[in-house]
Amino acid sequence: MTTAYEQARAAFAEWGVDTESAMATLARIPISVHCWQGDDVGGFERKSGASGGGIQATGNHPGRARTPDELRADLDFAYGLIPGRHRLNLHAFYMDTDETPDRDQIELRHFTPWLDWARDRGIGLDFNPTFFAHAKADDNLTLSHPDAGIRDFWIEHGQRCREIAAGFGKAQGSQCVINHWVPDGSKDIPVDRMAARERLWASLDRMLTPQHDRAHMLDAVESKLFGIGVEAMTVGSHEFYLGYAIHRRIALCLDMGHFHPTESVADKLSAVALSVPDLLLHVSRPMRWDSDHVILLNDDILAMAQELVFAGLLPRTRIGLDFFDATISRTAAWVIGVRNMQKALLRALLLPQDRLKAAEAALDFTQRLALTEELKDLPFAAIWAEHCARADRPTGATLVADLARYQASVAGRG
Ligand SMILES: C[C@H](O)[C@H](O)[C@@H](O)C(=O)CO
Ligand SMILES: [Mn+2]
Repeated sequence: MTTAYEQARAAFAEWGVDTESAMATLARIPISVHCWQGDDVGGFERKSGASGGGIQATGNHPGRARTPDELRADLDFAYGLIPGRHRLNLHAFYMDTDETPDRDQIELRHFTPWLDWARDRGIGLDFNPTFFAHAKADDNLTLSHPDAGIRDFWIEHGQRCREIAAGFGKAQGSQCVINHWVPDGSKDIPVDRMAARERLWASLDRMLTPQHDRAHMLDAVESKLFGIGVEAMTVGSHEFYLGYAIHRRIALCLDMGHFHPTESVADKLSAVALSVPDLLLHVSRPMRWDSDHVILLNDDILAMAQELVFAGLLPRTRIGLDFFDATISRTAAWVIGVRNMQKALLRALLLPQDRLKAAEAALDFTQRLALTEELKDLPFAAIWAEHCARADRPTGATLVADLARYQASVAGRG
């Protein structure tokens, strides 16, 4: 009897596509899973300020992780339903320590339990300074604050985080990406944008001055259009950070929720990749604004994956996720989101790239259109199911039941 996979494999082979090669490539693509979906971006510091930095998790679904141990248990469950080996993207305010260091005092040892946990599982850690949820960020200004003392505080935080990231990278033997996102901006129309941007530029320069081995640590900078409370102007806009990343030869982070809703972030990849050496993605789903919904297997994600594959950008793009929905099971959110990113990548890897590009190069747009539409009928689901089965990961009703069972087990957390 021919299995569904064998039939599907033959169907793709007719188009010259090797499904084994596509699955092997997918298995080597790590996704950096964002820790903050697990607890609604709360962190585990003993103290915090009022500033949410313009981001907001809404909802009160039961089961939020309240401690680092609970968060790690939830992550263990989620990774157990996702094929492949992935990474964890940790924010500084998820430190795990009995001490109460302020942000300008944190050290690698405050993250020892995370390092141990990650090492035991072969999970690579990525990192982020936390420039929000702190009294010194309550003006929605940090590295660009007019007060030099506040700028110094955040520069020190950033430098310490870079040391921690380099420590992670050294310990785990793989480059730790450290992404710098600051919420700085203005609620109403500013009159001196230049001064704010000069201060941010100078602070970043100081923060990034200490050199770390690039094999251990890679800096990235993340732009944004606007946030709650900073509607009129974000200091670190796209143009600002594109220029800065080129200037410093560091990675540019593109968050799918940080642009005008009609802009295609997929389209930006090849444009910016000609100028910056490395890219970081925050794959997200904005709904009218930077709402950070769980990603769907929709056209935006498919386009993003196709650009990564067709433009040959996978080797120099780190794929991270950035969403946080507190109205649904947080573990299900992770599992559904990561698997959707993987499904999108698999679909892109299963396309007859050469044939599509040849039609375009020949200006045969009829052929290109006929191909793209016929290819949509190929049995992608059978290849995904095979990929999951080989990794001993469930699909369909079994997956849905597993997600529900775990959610029921954590619902009483209070
Ligand atoms: C928690 C993250 O650092 C944050 O979501 C940031 O990446 C962002 O996208 C802010 O809008
Ligand atoms: Mn982001």
